[in-house]
Amino acid sequence: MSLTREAVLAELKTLKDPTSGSDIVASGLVRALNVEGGDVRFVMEIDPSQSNAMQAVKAEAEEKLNALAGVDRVAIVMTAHEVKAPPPDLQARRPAQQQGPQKIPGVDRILAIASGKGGVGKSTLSANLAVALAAEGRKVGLLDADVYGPSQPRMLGVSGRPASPDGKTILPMRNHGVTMMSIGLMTREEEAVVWRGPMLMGALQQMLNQVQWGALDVLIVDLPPGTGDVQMTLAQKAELTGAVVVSTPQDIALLDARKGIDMFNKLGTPIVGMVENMSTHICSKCGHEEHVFGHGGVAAEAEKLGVPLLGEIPLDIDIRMAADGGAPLVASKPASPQAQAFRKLAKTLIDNGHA
Ligand SMILES: Nc1ncnc2c1ncn2[C@@H]1O[C@H](COP(=O)(O)OP(=O)(O)OP(=O)(O)O)[C@@H](O)[C@H]1O
Repeated sequence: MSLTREAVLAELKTLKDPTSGSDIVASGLVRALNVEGGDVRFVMEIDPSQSNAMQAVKAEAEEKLNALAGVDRVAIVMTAHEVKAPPPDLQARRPAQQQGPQKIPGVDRILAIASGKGGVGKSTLSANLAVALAAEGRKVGLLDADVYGPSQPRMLGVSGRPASPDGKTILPMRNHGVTMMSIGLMTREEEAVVWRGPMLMGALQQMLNQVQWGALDVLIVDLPPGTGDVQMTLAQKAELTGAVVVSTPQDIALLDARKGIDMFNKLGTPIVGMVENMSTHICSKCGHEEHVFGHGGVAAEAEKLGVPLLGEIPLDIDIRMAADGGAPLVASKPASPQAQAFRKLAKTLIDNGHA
């Protein structure tokens, strides 16, 4: 059985942080966890005054992980940080006073990745697209605004709580060449996030404005599915370059995609185009091509709606496994034809000036 990120996290959760008394995952001591094959790597960010106690935690973590089935190598890097103020409490803040769409300083473009229906692969596409744009030399940020099911920490292999040295701004995380921030990093992993409208809007605004994104060519925003508060808030508060709408070729997904496009039209957000995900399936054993959800439905819909079809991504087991393993396929198998489908999409967006 291959080693999973969950198995590593479960093992790390058995270790106690001597400073906070909670386990080392919950306390945010474990950062940038990366599990690739049998290799386990992570950073322990410690307060320098605790270094003796933390050496013992590190040694215990190495011993436990090395005893775990499937582990070949363990690399734990300890970095010291200054004692810092706790991250701002996103849930307690009130939204800022009403303002029109704003630019984020240093961020040239903001692309929203949207879908009408859940589970069509919007987060998988966002992660792979971000890595593909970075591979083209673009400075890329990824904001996971999927408040109901944030999945970018898992997909990009990032964990731990983001630091806030001054208690006002939040330092984003970085992996696979992508600067990222997720609402999932501000809440405990197993915690169900129940947001009320005003809190949610306040949190989204903080993620846009208080995260130190730095200079970016493009910020990708992974939205929750549907046409709710987050979409509205984003379109009203941030000056969006446009929205990319992801759909499978299934009729029901297309129907919902149409509602999504309609909402963006009403909000005045340009539609950059549509992407067909799970477009066609090529059997990994026999090479037979099947259209599990039909094929070409999104192309026909895009034509009907007068928006460009930006790309077609196949349904492929490697895409799913790579996303679950914390290294999107574009990073883990860059030469594969599936990764090339994402690279092609990235090039199209760059060529048309949207990324
Ligand atoms: N092209 C693909 N080939 C194979 N599996 C895929 C593909 N795209 C997405 N998946 C898988 O489908 C599932 C749903 O994908 P994902 O979480 O990206 O969808 P989503 O639209 O962001 O969902 P949500 O509604 O939770 O926001 C995941 O398990 C993902 O790995």
